[in-house]
Amino acid sequence: MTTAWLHHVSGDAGPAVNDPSSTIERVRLAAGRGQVADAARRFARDRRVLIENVLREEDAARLHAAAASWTRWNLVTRIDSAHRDFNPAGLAALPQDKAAVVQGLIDREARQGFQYLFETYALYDAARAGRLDDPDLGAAFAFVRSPEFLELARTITGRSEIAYADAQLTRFRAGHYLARHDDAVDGKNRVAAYVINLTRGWRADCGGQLQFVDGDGHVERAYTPTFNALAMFEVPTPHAVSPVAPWVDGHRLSITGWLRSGREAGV
Ligand SMILES: O=C(O)CCC(=O)C(=O)O
Ligand SMILES: [Fe+2]
Repeated sequence: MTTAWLHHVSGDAGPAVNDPSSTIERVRLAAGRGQVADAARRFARDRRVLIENVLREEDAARLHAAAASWTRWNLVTRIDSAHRDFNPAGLAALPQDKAAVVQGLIDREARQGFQYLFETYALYDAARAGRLDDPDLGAAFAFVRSPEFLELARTITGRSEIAYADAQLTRFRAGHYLARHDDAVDGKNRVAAYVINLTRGWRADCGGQLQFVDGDGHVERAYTPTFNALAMFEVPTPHAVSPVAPWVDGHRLSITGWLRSGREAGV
Protein backbone atom coordinates (compact mmCIF):
# COMPACT_ATOMS: atom_id res chain seq x y z
CA MET A 1 0.00 0.00 0.00
CA THR A 2 1.39 3.42 -0.89
CA THR A 3 1.02 6.28 1.54
CA ALA A 4 2.68 8.93 -0.61
CA TRP A 5 -0.33 11.18 0.03
CA LEU A 6 0.89 11.47 3.63
CA HIS A 7 3.49 13.97 2.48
CA HIS A 8 0.73 16.42 1.67
CA VAL A 9 -0.09 16.75 5.34
CA SER A 10 3.47 17.18 6.52
CA GLY A 11 3.85 19.79 9.21
CA ASP A 12 4.66 23.41 8.79
CA ALA A 13 4.29 25.55 11.88
CA GLY A 14 3.98 28.71 9.79
CA PRO A 15 6.10 31.45 8.37
CA ALA A 16 5.78 34.28 10.88
CA VAL A 17 8.83 36.48 11.37
CA ASN A 18 9.97 39.16 13.89
CA ASP A 19 11.44 39.21 17.36
CA PRO A 20 9.22 39.36 20.41
CA SER A 21 8.87 42.92 21.57
CA SER A 22 11.31 43.89 24.30
CA THR A 23 8.57 45.97 25.94
CA ILE A 24 6.71 42.80 26.97
CA GLU A 25 6.94 42.19 30.69
CA ARG A 26 9.30 39.46 31.80
CA VAL A 27 8.15 36.14 33.19
CA ARG A 28 9.43 35.83 36.76
CA LEU A 29 9.75 33.15 39.39
CA ALA A 30 7.47 33.17 42.40
CA ALA A 31 9.26 30.33 44.19
CA GLY A 32 11.25 31.70 47.13
CA ARG A 33 14.59 30.60 48.58
CA GLY A 34 13.06 28.22 51.10
CA GLN A 35 11.00 26.48 48.43
CA VAL A 36 14.05 26.16 46.17
CA ALA A 37 16.25 24.80 48.96
CA ASP A 38 13.56 22.24 49.78
CA ALA A 39 13.33 21.28 46.08
CA ALA A 40 17.12 20.77 45.98
CA ARG A 41 16.89 18.42 48.98
CA ARG A 42 14.11 16.42 47.35
CA PHE A 43 15.96 16.27 44.03
CA ALA A 44 19.11 14.99 45.79
CA ARG A 45 17.02 12.19 47.27
CA ASP A 46 14.72 11.26 44.34
CA ARG A 47 16.51 12.60 41.22
CA ARG A 48 13.26 14.44 40.42
CA VAL A 49 11.10 17.12 41.94
CA LEU A 50 7.85 19.03 41.43
CA ILE A 51 7.60 22.67 42.46
CA GLU A 52 4.07 24.06 42.67
CA ASN A 53 3.24 27.74 42.08
CA VAL A 54 6.62 28.23 40.47
CA LEU A 55 5.85 31.37 38.44
CA ARG A 56 4.11 34.54 39.47
CA GLU A 57 0.41 33.80 39.11
CA GLU A 58 -0.10 36.54 36.50
CA ASP A 59 2.78 35.22 34.39
CA ALA A 60 1.50 31.64 34.50
CA ALA A 61 -1.96 32.91 33.51
CA ARG A 62 -0.46 34.86 30.60
CA LEU A 63 1.48 31.83 29.38
CA HIS A 64 -1.56 29.61 29.76
CA ALA A 65 -3.63 32.04 27.68
CA ALA A 66 -0.93 32.13 24.98
CA ALA A 67 -0.70 28.33 24.87
CA ALA A 68 -4.47 27.83 24.95
CA SER A 69 -5.00 30.14 21.98
CA TRP A 70 -1.98 28.95 19.99
CA THR A 71 -2.80 27.55 16.55
CA ARG A 72 0.52 26.73 14.87
CA TRP A 73 0.97 23.17 16.10
CA ASN A 74 2.79 20.24 14.56
CA LEU A 75 1.46 16.78 15.32
CA VAL A 76 4.50 14.61 16.00
CA THR A 77 4.65 10.83 15.89
CA ARG A 78 6.69 7.93 14.50
CA ILE A 79 5.94 5.91 11.40
CA ASP A 80 8.17 3.08 10.16
CA SER A 81 10.67 3.82 12.97
CA ALA A 82 11.18 7.43 11.90
CA HIS A 83 10.03 10.74 13.39
CA ARG A 84 7.25 12.42 11.38
CA ASP A 85 5.45 15.68 11.82
CA PHE A 86 2.13 16.61 10.38
CA ASN A 87 -0.12 19.59 10.03
CA PRO A 88 -3.03 18.63 12.34
CA ALA A 89 -5.54 20.44 10.11
CA GLY A 90 -4.31 18.46 7.11
CA LEU A 91 -4.72 15.19 8.97
CA ALA A 92 -8.16 16.16 10.24
CA ALA A 93 -9.22 16.88 6.66
CA LEU A 94 -8.28 13.39 5.43
CA PRO A 95 -11.12 11.17 4.29
CA GLN A 96 -12.03 8.47 6.80
CA ASP A 97 -10.29 5.62 4.99
CA LYS A 98 -6.98 7.48 4.81
CA ALA A 99 -7.24 8.68 8.42
CA ALA A 100 -7.69 5.04 9.45
CA VAL A 101 -4.54 4.07 7.54
CA VAL A 102 -2.53 6.76 9.36
CA GLN A 103 -3.94 5.69 12.73
CA GLY A 104 -3.03 2.08 11.91
CA LEU A 105 0.56 3.05 11.13
CA ILE A 106 0.80 5.03 14.39
CA ASP A 107 -0.70 2.21 16.46
CA ARG A 108 1.58 -0.38 14.86
CA GLU A 109 4.61 1.63 15.92
CA ALA A 110 3.33 1.86 19.50
CA ARG A 111 2.87 -1.93 19.65
CA GLN A 112 6.37 -2.54 18.32
CA GLY A 113 8.27 -0.21 20.64
CA PHE A 114 8.82 3.48 21.19
CA GLN A 115 6.06 5.83 20.10
CA TYR A 116 4.58 9.24 20.79
CA LEU A 117 1.65 11.26 19.56
CA PHE A 118 1.17 14.87 20.62
CA GLU A 119 1.32 18.41 19.31
CA THR A 120 4.30 20.68 19.61
CA TYR A 121 5.59 24.10 18.66
CA ALA A 122 9.38 24.22 18.63
CA LEU A 123 10.14 27.46 20.52
CA TYR A 124 13.87 26.87 20.35
CA ASP A 125 13.96 26.29 16.60
CA ALA A 126 11.58 29.20 15.96
CA ALA A 127 13.67 31.58 18.08
CA ARG A 128 16.90 30.53 16.41
CA ALA A 129 15.31 31.03 13.01
CA GLY A 130 14.19 34.54 14.09
CA ARG A 131 10.49 33.74 13.78
CA LEU A 132 9.32 33.51 17.39
CA ASP A 133 6.98 36.46 17.01
CA ASP A 134 4.44 35.85 19.77
CA PRO A 135 5.27 38.22 22.65
CA ASP A 136 4.11 35.91 25.45
CA LEU A 137 5.81 32.83 24.05
CA GLY A 138 8.85 35.02 23.48
CA ALA A 139 8.75 35.99 27.16
CA ALA A 140 8.44 32.30 28.11
CA PHE A 141 11.43 31.46 25.98
CA ALA A 142 13.44 34.36 27.43
CA PHE A 143 12.55 33.08 30.91
CA VAL A 144 13.87 29.53 30.39
CA ARG A 145 17.03 31.06 28.90
CA SER A 146 17.46 33.57 31.73
CA PRO A 147 20.18 33.48 34.41
CA GLU A 148 17.36 33.28 36.96
CA PHE A 149 15.99 30.00 35.57
CA LEU A 150 19.40 28.48 34.80
CA GLU A 151 20.57 29.28 38.32
CA LEU A 152 17.40 27.72 39.72
CA ALA A 153 18.12 24.57 37.69
CA ARG A 154 21.75 24.42 38.89
CA THR A 155 20.68 24.87 42.49
CA ILE A 156 17.97 22.20 42.32
CA THR A 157 20.03 19.62 40.45
CA GLY A 158 23.43 20.45 41.96
CA ARG A 159 24.78 20.35 38.42
CA SER A 160 26.87 23.47 37.87
CA GLU A 161 27.64 22.50 34.27
CA ILE A 162 24.13 23.45 33.12
CA ALA A 163 24.80 26.13 30.51
CA TYR A 164 21.60 26.68 28.54
CA ALA A 165 18.07 25.43 27.93
CA ASP A 166 16.10 24.51 24.85
CA ALA A 167 12.29 24.65 24.78
CA GLN A 168 9.11 23.58 23.09
CA LEU A 169 5.44 24.23 23.72
CA THR A 170 3.43 21.01 23.87
CA ARG A 171 -0.24 20.10 23.78
CA PHE A 172 -1.62 16.66 24.56
CA ARG A 173 -5.25 16.02 23.63
CA ALA A 174 -7.47 12.95 23.99
CA GLY A 175 -5.55 9.87 22.81
CA HIS A 176 -2.13 11.55 22.88
CA TYR A 177 0.79 9.99 24.76
CA LEU A 178 4.56 9.64 24.99
CA ALA A 179 5.78 6.10 25.61
CA ARG A 180 8.52 5.23 28.07
CA HIS A 181 11.94 6.67 27.26
CA ASP A 182 14.84 8.23 29.18
CA ASP A 183 15.63 11.46 27.26
CA ALA A 184 19.30 10.52 26.68
CA VAL A 185 20.42 11.37 23.13
CA ASP A 186 24.06 11.19 22.08
CA GLY A 187 25.61 14.59 21.53
CA LYS A 188 22.76 16.63 23.08
CA ASN A 189 24.39 16.99 26.52
CA ARG A 190 21.09 16.88 28.37
CA VAL A 191 21.72 17.16 32.11
CA ALA A 192 18.10 17.41 33.26
CA ALA A 193 14.61 17.75 31.81
CA TYR A 194 12.09 20.39 32.83
CA VAL A 195 8.34 20.69 32.33
CA ILE A 196 6.50 23.89 33.19
CA ASN A 197 2.96 22.63 33.33
CA LEU A 198 0.22 25.12 32.48
CA THR A 199 -2.76 22.77 32.46
CA ARG A 200 -6.03 23.86 34.03
CA GLY A 201 -9.05 21.79 35.02
CA TRP A 202 -7.38 18.37 35.10
CA ARG A 203 -7.73 15.31 37.33
CA ALA A 204 -5.56 12.21 37.78
CA ASP A 205 -8.06 10.09 35.81
CA CYS A 206 -7.80 12.40 32.78
CA GLY A 207 -4.43 10.72 32.03
CA GLY A 208 -1.54 12.70 30.60
CA GLN A 209 0.44 12.03 33.77
CA LEU A 210 4.19 12.31 33.82
CA GLN A 211 5.08 8.85 35.11
CA PHE A 212 8.42 7.73 36.50
CA VAL A 213 9.02 4.03 35.91
CA ASP A 214 11.15 1.92 38.25
CA GLY A 215 13.38 -1.06 37.43
CA ASP A 216 10.47 -3.48 37.89
CA GLY A 217 8.30 -1.62 35.39
CA HIS A 218 6.08 -0.07 38.05
CA VAL A 219 5.13 3.60 38.16
CA GLU A 220 6.90 4.81 41.27
CA ARG A 221 5.60 8.38 41.03
CA ALA A 222 3.25 10.23 38.72
CA TYR A 223 2.69 13.97 38.41
CA THR A 224 -0.83 14.89 37.39
CA PRO A 225 -0.90 17.88 35.00
CA THR A 226 -1.57 21.02 36.96
CA PHE A 227 -1.37 24.75 36.53
CA ASN A 228 1.90 26.54 37.21
CA ALA A 229 4.05 23.62 38.38
CA LEU A 230 7.64 22.88 37.41
CA ALA A 231 8.83 19.27 37.15
CA MET A 232 12.56 18.70 36.91
CA PHE A 233 14.32 15.36 36.61
CA GLU A 234 17.72 13.96 35.84
CA VAL A 235 18.69 12.58 32.42
CA PRO A 236 18.64 9.62 31.98
CA THR A 237 15.43 8.76 33.90
CA PRO A 238 12.85 6.28 32.55
CA HIS A 239 9.54 8.13 32.21
CA ALA A 240 6.40 8.41 30.08
CA VAL A 241 3.37 10.61 29.56
CA SER A 242 0.35 8.33 29.98
CA PRO A 243 -2.42 8.46 27.33
CA VAL A 244 -4.97 11.24 27.76
CA ALA A 245 -8.38 9.63 28.34
CA PRO A 246 -10.63 9.47 25.23
CA TRP A 247 -13.38 11.61 26.79
CA VAL A 248 -11.13 14.56 27.75
CA ASP A 249 -11.93 17.72 25.81
CA GLY A 250 -9.31 19.86 27.54
CA HIS A 251 -5.64 20.19 26.69
CA ARG A 252 -2.53 19.28 28.64
CA LEU A 253 -0.39 22.34 28.00
CA SER A 254 3.25 22.78 28.95
CA ILE A 255 6.57 24.34 28.12
CA THR A 256 9.20 21.68 28.23
CA GLY A 257 12.81 21.12 27.31
CA TRP A 258 16.24 20.19 28.55
CA LEU A 259 18.94 21.85 30.59
CA ARG A 260 22.13 21.23 28.69
CA SER A 261 25.85 21.51 29.24
CA GLY A 262 28.63 22.55 26.90
CA ARG A 263 28.63 25.12 24.18
CA GLU A 264 25.48 25.83 22.28
CA ALA A 265 25.94 25.07 18.59
CA GLY A 266 25.68 27.98 16.22
CA VAL A 267 25.14 30.73 18.80
O1 LIG B 1 5.53 16.66 29.10
C1 LIG B 1 6.08 15.98 29.95
O2 LIG B 1 5.65 15.90 31.11
C2 LIG B 1 7.32 15.21 29.62
C3 LIG B 1 7.75 15.35 28.21
C4 LIG B 1 8.88 14.43 27.87
O3 LIG B 1 9.15 13.47 28.54
C5 LIG B 1 9.69 14.68 26.68
O4 LIG B 1 9.35 15.58 25.89
O5 LIG B 1 10.67 13.97 26.48
FE1 LIG C 1 11.08 12.82 28.13
